[in-house]
Amino acid sequence: MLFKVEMTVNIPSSLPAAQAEEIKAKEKAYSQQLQREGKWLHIWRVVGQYANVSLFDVKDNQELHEILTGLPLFPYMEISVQPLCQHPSSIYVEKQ
Ligand SMILES: O=C(O)CC1=CCC(=O)O1
Repeated sequence: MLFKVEMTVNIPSSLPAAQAEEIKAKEKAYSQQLQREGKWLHIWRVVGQYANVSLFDVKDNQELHEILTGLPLFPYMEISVQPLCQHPSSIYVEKQ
């Protein structure tokens, strides 16, 4: 199942900088592992914001939920999820 996910990060200024950097490094490793596994298809920075737009290809809602709640930055994120399906004009065949 394909999902568009928007993540906006809001790290409180009260969090010590070293701790924030440690969480960001864990976040990078976590997301890159999921990219290598083919579950996190794309990640783009939203221009001018500490936010990203990502595409996920996962088995079901439960798997996406587990991935998102496992993000090291999850406690500092606002997340919105939109399920996607084939557009009738698309020339690409999506795997089922
Ligand atoms: O910087 C972000 O947009 C938050 C984030 C999600 C995965 C990652 O590596 O960083």
